[in-house]
Amino acid sequence: MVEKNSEPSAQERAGRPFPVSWDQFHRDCRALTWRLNEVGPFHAVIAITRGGLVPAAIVARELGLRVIDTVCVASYDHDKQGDLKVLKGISEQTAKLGGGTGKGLLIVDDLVDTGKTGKLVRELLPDAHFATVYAKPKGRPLVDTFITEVSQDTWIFFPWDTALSFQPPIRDGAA
Ligand SMILES: O=P(O)(O)OC[C@H]1O[C@H](OP(=O)(O)OP(=O)(O)O)[C@H](O)[C@@H]1O
Ligand code: HPA
Ligand SMILES: [Mg+2]
Repeated sequence: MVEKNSEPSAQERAGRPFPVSWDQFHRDCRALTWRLNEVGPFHAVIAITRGGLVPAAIVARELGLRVIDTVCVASYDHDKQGDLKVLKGISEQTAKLGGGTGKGLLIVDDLVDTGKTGKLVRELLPDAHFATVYAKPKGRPLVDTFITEVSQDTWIFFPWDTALSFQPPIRDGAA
């Protein structure tokens, strides 16, 4: 018999769902860019994959930046966080733009939760500006600019991870 792993996932521990639509996400990214526009100029945008790719595209479009690089990090397997692995760092060319420490570079991710991913990337590029769309309290001190804070027990459902589905009427016992 296959035993079920009884440890709750990060999502189960979080409990409180916070679904975000494409429209809402786009508006939040634009709001983030208004703030970043006061901080820049930046030489390049660095997306923390994969969640940072969508906000990085929107922010880069709004700021008129065309140099976009990635730091590829793997940590959560769906909703369980394992060891962090940097699968790919930034290119030599982008590193040069940031003078080796990331000065003038803009790192973008969708959110900070425990802050583990943000901490790792900050160690790679200590002088870069780190922006996320959403922040939970544990990760918040690592972020320079963000738009919306949600409680630590909230799980954010991003539009690329979800689909529209039928909901039973509240009268019939919907949550
Ligand atoms: O602050 P932390 O606790 O480290 O969590 C935040 C990170 O977790 C998610 O990425 P994930 O590792 O799930 O990969 P993905 O972006 O490829 O979905 C999210 O996109 C952040 O990068
Ligand atoms: O709240 C979250 N939502 C989606 N992915 C995540 N990865 C860490 N925390 C979250
Ligand atoms: Mg991510």
